[in-house]
Amino acid sequence: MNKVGFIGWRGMVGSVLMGRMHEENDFAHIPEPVFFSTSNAGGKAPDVGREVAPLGDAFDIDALAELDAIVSCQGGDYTKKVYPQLREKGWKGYWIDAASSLRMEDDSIIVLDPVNRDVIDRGIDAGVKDFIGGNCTVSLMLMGLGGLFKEGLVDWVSAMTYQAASGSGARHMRELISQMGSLRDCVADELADPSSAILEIDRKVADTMRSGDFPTAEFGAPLAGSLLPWIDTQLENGQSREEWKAQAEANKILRTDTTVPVDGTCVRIGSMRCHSQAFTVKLKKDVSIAEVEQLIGSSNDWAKVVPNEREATLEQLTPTAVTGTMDIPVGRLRKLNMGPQYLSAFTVGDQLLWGAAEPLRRVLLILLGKL
Ligand SMILES: NC(=O)C1=CN([C@@H]2O[C@H](COP(=O)(O)OP(=O)(O)OC[C@H]3O[C@@H](n4cnc5c(N)ncnc54)[C@H](OP(=O)(O)O)[C@@H]3O)[C@@H](O)[C@H]2O)C=CC1
Ligand SMILES: N[C@@H](CC(=O)OP(=O)(O)O)C(=O)O
Repeated sequence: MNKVGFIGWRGMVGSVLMGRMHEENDFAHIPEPVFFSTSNAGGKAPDVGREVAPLGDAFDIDALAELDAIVSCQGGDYTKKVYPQLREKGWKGYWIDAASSLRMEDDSIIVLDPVNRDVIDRGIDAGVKDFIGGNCTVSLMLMGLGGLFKEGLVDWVSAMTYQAASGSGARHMRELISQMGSLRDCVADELADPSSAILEIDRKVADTMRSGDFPTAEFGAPLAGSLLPWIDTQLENGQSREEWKAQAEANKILRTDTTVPVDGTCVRIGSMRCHSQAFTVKLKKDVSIAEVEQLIGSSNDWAKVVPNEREATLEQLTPTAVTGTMDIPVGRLRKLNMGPQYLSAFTVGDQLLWGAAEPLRRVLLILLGKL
């Protein structure tokens, strides 16, 4: 593979991807990286440590068709517009994408190599050309619980999510902080006075959240000091699309013969870029917690078992501890009152790293023969 094109490299997911590729010196393996823009063709390409061409036009199908592989973090609308034109033109290169548009297509593979390297390798041998990153909550669930799935121990999973603002994009992250600032500002005087009445502070905060001035243009509702129990669009069966993805994508990633049911409620909370999830796992048999811990901790290099103890949990199993790191801590492991086959677990993961950028850079390395 010689020419690899990058589209969407300056967006939020794309910037995290570029950061990881720099950290791991990935560009050393790419003979000719080529950068594109939907808004600034002819502009300066990012620094990759050597001379590269100015930015190409991301809608120039002829230029894209000269590439051996394309990595897109530009979004679903771009994929829907450009990908069909390229394939219709007879382009046979690899398409690597963060967007969901092609995920459930029969001839695409959802990539998460620590969990489905066998599926990826078989796909490459069979001539698959489309390698798509999974939904962040699904990828983070499988990075954490992959060891249990691999052993065929999972009868079903209910995942209750606590998803970060970043999953909606950069403007939402900014709005969350603005909302937090507004709440603090509306009671600044009362906070400075230790004798002020807490119920008065609470009333002012609630009034501010409900007022027309509160910044909600992006989320459509207050998130700071609150939560939003609906993510993505509404489906006819009562699920949100985010909830629908859990079973559909997890089973496709794992290539299960029989569908493992996965369902739950997806909730947006006021964390910045880490998604958390609380799982109820119905195991196929009674497996000891020690064995569960061993299976989870040894399933990949990033899943880390956190002892089910208060101090360790508050120190290691929070978005604050995990943000910006590759770690996938899994804790709160215990059997539920429902019986010895019912396991409780909690995990946290950076949704821009393992949830978005990392599986893409790794499949590119796999295709380059470097991983
Ligand atoms: N956010 C997430 O958590 C996840 C996102 N994804 C997928 O990745 C896609 C991209 O998401 P995300 O990275 O959040 O999108 P961004 O909005 O951050 O970036 C998308 C594009 O917007 C353009 N852009 C316009 N203004 C700016 C600016 N001020 N700074 C940076 N870029 C700007 C850039 O294109 P140009 O340079 O051509 O102008 C950029 O590539 C999503 O649509 C989704 O399909 C997948 C998994 C998770
Ligand atoms: N929907 C996810 C982020 C995302 O981009 O998901 P997907 O890649 O499946 O569209 C969230 O809001 O947290």
